[in-house]
Amino acid sequence: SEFTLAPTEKFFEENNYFGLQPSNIVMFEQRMIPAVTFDGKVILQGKGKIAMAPDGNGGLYQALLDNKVLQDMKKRGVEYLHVYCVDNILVKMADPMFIGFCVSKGADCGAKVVEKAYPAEPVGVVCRVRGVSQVVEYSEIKPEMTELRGPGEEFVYSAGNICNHFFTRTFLQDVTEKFMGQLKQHVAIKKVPFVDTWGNQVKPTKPNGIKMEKFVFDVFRFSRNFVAFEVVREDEFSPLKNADGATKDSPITARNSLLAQHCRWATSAGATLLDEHDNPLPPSARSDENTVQPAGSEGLEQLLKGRTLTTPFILDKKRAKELHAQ
Ligand SMILES: CC(=O)N[C@H]1[C@@H](OP(=O)(O)O)O[C@H](CO)[C@@H](O)[C@@H]1O
Repeated sequence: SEFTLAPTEKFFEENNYFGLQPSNIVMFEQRMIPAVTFDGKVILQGKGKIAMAPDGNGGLYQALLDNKVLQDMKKRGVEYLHVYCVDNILVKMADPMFIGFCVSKGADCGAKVVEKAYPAEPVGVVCRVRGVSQVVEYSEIKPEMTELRGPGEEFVYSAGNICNHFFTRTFLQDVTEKFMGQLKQHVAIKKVPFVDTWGNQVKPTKPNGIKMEKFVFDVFRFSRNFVAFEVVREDEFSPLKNADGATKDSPITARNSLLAQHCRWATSAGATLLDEHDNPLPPSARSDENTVQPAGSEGLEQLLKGRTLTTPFILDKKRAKELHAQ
C-alpha cells in the first residue's frame, strides 16, 4: 500500500535484493478506498484530506490488474503462484512440497491449513458451504459452529486458514477478467483519526468508522479444483500480530518459534545442543526423526551430525566452511 511500498523498496535495495536479480522483483501497490462513518459519510483525516485505507488483502486482484502483473508473469513463463498474507516468520516461500502437491492434484487453487487449536481461535476455517470451497472468517462464523465436534471429538471445522495460498496464473487471469465484481466487501470497524469541525486533530478512543475490505481467499469459490494441505503448526505458522508484551503472536514468540525450529533441525541432523552452562538442552517438543529432511534444512546433516554444539550457535557461511574443513 502507499504506507509500505517505499520502505519495502528501500529495504530490498539496502539488502542487495537478498541476492536476487532486481529485474526479477516486481513491487506494486494495492488501492486505497475511503473510510466512512457508521452512517456512510466520508471522514476527514485532515483539512482537505479524506481518510483512506487499503482495500484489504483481497485488493491483490485489482492491483494485479491495475499493474498488468499477470501479463508480465505470462511473458516470463510463470505458471504457478504462491501467495501469503500474514506476517509469519515460519513461512516457507515457494514451498516445493505444497506447490508440488497442488500441481500433482491438478488444482487451480489451494490453501495450507493448520489444525485449529481451540474453538474461539481467531483464524478463518477452510470448509465447504453447500458444496462450495471457501474460508469462513472467524469474525463471521457462529460461535456454536466453532464448537462442533465429530465422532472422535475432533473439531468439525478444524482446518485453520493461515493465509498461505497456491494459484495457477490462469486461474487468477479468470478472476481478474470474470469474477472481480463478485468479490464481497467485508466490514471492518476501526478507530479512524479525524479533524473535528474546529479543525482539531482527534484520535478516537473507540471505533468511529468503517473500512471496507476484500478478503484474499474470497476467490476460492470460483475455483474448479480446490485443495487444502494440512501442515504442522510448529513448523509453519507463528504469526506476528501484536507488539512485545502480548502473550501471543508477538516479536518474542515469533523469534522463539524460529529458534525452536532450528533446534529441531539441528537435533534431527544428529547434533547435541548444550545451553550456556554446557547442560544438554531438553529435547524439542516434536521430533523430526524418521521424517524426510524438512525443506529449508537440507545439507545440515553433513555439517552437524555427531557434533556437540553450545548454544547460541550461529551457522553462517564462515562457520559452515570451518565445519566442512574439520
Ligand atoms: C482477512 C484475512 O486475511 N483473515 C485472516 C487473517 O486474520 P487477521 O486477524 O485479519 O490477521 O489471518 C488469520 C491467520 O492468522 C486467518 O485465519 C484469517 O482468515
